[in-house]
Amino acid sequence: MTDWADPDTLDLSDGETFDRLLDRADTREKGHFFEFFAEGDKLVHDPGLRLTHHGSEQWMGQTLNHDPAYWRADTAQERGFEERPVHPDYLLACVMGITVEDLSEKGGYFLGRDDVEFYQPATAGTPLSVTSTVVDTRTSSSRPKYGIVTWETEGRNRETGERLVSYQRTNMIPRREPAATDGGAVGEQDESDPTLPDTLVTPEGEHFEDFQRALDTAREENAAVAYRHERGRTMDDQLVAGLPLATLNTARQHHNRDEMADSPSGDIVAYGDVTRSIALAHARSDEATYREHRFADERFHDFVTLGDTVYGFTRVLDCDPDAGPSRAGAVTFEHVAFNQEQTPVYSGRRTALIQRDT
Ligand SMILES: CC(C)(COP(=O)(O)OP(=O)(O)OC[C@H]1O[C@@H](n2cnc3c(N)ncnc32)[C@H](O)[C@@H]1OP(=O)(O)O)[C@@H](O)C(=O)NCCC(=O)NCCSC(=O)C[C@H](O)C(=O)O
Repeated sequence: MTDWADPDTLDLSDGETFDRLLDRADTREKGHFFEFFAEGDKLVHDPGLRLTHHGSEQWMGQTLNHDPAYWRADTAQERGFEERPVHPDYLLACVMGITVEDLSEKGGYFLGRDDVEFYQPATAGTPLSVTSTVVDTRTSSSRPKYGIVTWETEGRNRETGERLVSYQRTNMIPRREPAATDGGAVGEQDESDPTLPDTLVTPEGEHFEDFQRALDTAREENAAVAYRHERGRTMDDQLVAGLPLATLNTARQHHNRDEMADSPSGDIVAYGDVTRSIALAHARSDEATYREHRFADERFHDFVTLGDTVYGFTRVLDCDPDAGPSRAGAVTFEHVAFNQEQTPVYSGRRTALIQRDT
């Protein structure tokens, strides 16, 4: 009998032999298909990521997030942080990155996120502990190869148990068995042109009072407070593959061009949290942010691939002078990330505390 454990019985450097062998081998799978998930299931994510200043600074530098409170201890203290925190976009991306192996490594796309709530600033050295619960699963009527899954995820400090952030996230997840239907059940499109405001008002400065004054002006003039940000960021390999991998995000969508060639995007795409963080950075560069508070109704509308440039657009929705400490008021924004063809790729509502002028 042949001893197949003997290294000399098979020459794996011979292309033809190896090719035939590979075709007969089972694949040790990673990630889960749609059918794996059932409402109410709880998943405890294992990867042991510890937040670092290096990771946060790499994230901030690449995404143009330059708020000094996350770069310098003195400014952090002036802004009321006990210790210089890591950036909230990095925290969020790390908490989500850890979940990917269990939830979305199989492919499919990040469609949206809701109810993002930050409970306290996270500092470097914090080890993360992340859990998710399946809140909804359904088949997709328009894409028979995919199902749609929503999870509730919570990130905590593994040492103290303190809750840092939580959110609900929805992804398209490939089905092991594509549905028999041909899909294509697309609802009726409204072809009429939407009404636009007469004018768009731009705040004169970056403080809470500037946003409030702009909103007051707009209310009198059938106008909206809305403006675009000048900066753009072209997606390179560091952004598309490097940053997600640094948060332990193993989604093939960002680093496996071979697998993604035969997918709806046809190529690797940027991690949604990178695209969003760039658009938010553009917006933050035009405001005096005091604290990030919460995000809602985040949606990823279109793919961002290598070579695309991400720009930002902001609409101001509301100002609340009573929410927050005396030195800041709450502003609710709608932010849109768009590409070089002016196609929206991300939109989301953000409530942040903005510093007052005085
Ligand atoms: C993915 C798309 C190409 C799909 O486009 P399209 O076919 O036009 O369909 P819809 O966008 O209308 O949606 C498909 C179905 O999904 C449902 N949907 C859409 N958004 C949501 C949502 N926020 N919550 C719940 N359900 C949602 C629709 O109702 C449709 O359902 P059905 O009619 O039954 O089929 C297109 O959306 C697209 O290109 N999006 C961008 C995706 C993207 O680039 N995301 C970021 C990169 S991927 C990533 O970051 C992965 C991440 O690392 C991770 O692991 O999660």
